[in-house]
Amino acid sequence: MMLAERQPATEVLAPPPVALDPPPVALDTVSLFFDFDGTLVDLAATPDAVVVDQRLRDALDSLAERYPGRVAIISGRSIEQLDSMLGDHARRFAVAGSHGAERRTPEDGHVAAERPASLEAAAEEFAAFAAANGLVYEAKSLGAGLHYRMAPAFEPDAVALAETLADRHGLTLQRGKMMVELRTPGDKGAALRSLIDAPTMAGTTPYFFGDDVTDEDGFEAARDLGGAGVLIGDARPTAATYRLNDVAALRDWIAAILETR
Ligand SMILES: O=P(O)(O)OC[C@H]1O[C@H](O[C@H]2O[C@H](CO)[C@@H](O)[C@H](O)[C@H]2O)[C@H](O)[C@@H](O)[C@@H]1O
Repeated sequence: MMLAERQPATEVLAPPPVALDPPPVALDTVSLFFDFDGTLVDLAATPDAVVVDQRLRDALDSLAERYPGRVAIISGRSIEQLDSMLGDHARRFAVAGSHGAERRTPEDGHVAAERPASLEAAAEEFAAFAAANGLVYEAKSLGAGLHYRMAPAFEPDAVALAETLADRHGLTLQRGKMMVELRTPGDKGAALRSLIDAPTMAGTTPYFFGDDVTDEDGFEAARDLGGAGVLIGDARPTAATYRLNDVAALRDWIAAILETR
């Protein structure tokens, strides 16, 4: 369990990072925000192949009990997708899905942006491109994903198609890990700023854990609010202050804070 301090985002990162152990969070005043793919669960070959194991379910339940109202998930997945993978475990937390374009909290229930009509035409083109080239099309509540992890050589064509469709249909283009997405506007920083307004999070210091470029807004928001971002994965330019090597390291970190009295 190592929490590694990072250099400012604009500088080239120089190893080795400074190890901080135990984690520098004041556990009685902290709020924890977790990204999903690549953070709570390891990346898999396709969106549906992700494994939510018992250790994660137990950890989420324990976090919900230990930090009631002070833990949230902020994901690029739709809330519908998170529910299907996490079941009742997702309902124990505030959740922001679709890169912040939808939220579910005990106070406000499910609040979502409208699905733009133009998404249908764009989604059809993504699906046709995926079918023709052996890629994976992912239908989402407020977006459409095109995955090329199984055929990375298609990245330039997939991105070019996404750029054309985003321009034509007025959709937001979101790059991701081996994927490109067309979606409604929203960002994880705004989601964090909204979720932390909940009465249960009042006065807390936010820590945002994430791995992907879409998590950078969350890192910045956490830092601006006096907390910090924690990058999961290899060192890279980032707004995160700390870094953990991988999903396993985060799981260990969570286990450690749950053991702390
Ligand atoms: O914000 P997140 O919770 O991290 O979601 C980001 C995207 O994650 C998923 O795609 C990624 O994970 C897949 C499963 O491991 C992997 O196959 C893919 O290559 C990754 O990009 C998800 O499918 C997307 O909808 C999310 O936007």
